[in-house]
Amino acid sequence: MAAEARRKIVAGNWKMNKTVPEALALVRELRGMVSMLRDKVEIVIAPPFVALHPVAKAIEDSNLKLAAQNCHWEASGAFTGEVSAPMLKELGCAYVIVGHSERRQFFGETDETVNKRSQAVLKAGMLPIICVGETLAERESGRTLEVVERQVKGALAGFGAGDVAKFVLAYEPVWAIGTGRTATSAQAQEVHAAIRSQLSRLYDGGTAGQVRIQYGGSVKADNAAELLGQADVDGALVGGASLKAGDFAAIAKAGA
Ligand SMILES: O=C(CO)COP(=O)(O)O
Repeated sequence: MAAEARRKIVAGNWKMNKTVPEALALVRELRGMVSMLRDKVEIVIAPPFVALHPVAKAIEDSNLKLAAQNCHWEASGAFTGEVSAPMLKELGCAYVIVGHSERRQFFGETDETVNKRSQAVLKAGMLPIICVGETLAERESGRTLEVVERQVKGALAGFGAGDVAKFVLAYEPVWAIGTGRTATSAQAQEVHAAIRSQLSRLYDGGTAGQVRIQYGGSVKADNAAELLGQADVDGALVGGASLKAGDFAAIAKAGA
């Protein structure tokens, strides 16, 4: 599938921000701002767990889709404090973010658990947004592609081409997250092209051309168009700028 056939996907990862009333205020504002983009770009928001249910109600009949920020790999059981994929599906989530670098850094996420969570997400009838990305030390030692390819391979182990084609990958260089230091469009394109080339070696047919690869890391209204204009950049995973309706709507428009 040619690049122009991949529909861009812009997602807001709210991380640990917004109480329920704040979340509702944000989506009520956002809904109207992006309604005209309905057929042009896929728009996803990922509020914290506690806000998912009220937000799901508040975005009914809109062109906003819902994502969770993580899930456990088991469907139910004695896992205090965890949330399962079937629970998220039942609330109306279409996607689950898996393997975010903050979870890898602070919560012991590994390539293996990213893979297990992704399997649970797919089994529950949702799709994973799988995050990969190198640290500054890894980039500076010339290991960016090696690290990212290892993470992609680990996350996708055991999945068939038909499933992978529907997945979303997010390249998020750790040094660009929350730092205001975004990757240049050339740096992003280089890694995105390398991931797509890896996918074409791993899977037959058109799979590599169908997988959407988002860029994440200090995406703002004023750099989104340049990043999203790259041949292999199929969307954005937005942190800080997704917490303001106007900023996030402007980034979504850049993807349209
Ligand atoms: O981690 C991110 C999205 O998942 C990016 O965060 P920032 O946009 O705040 O850099």
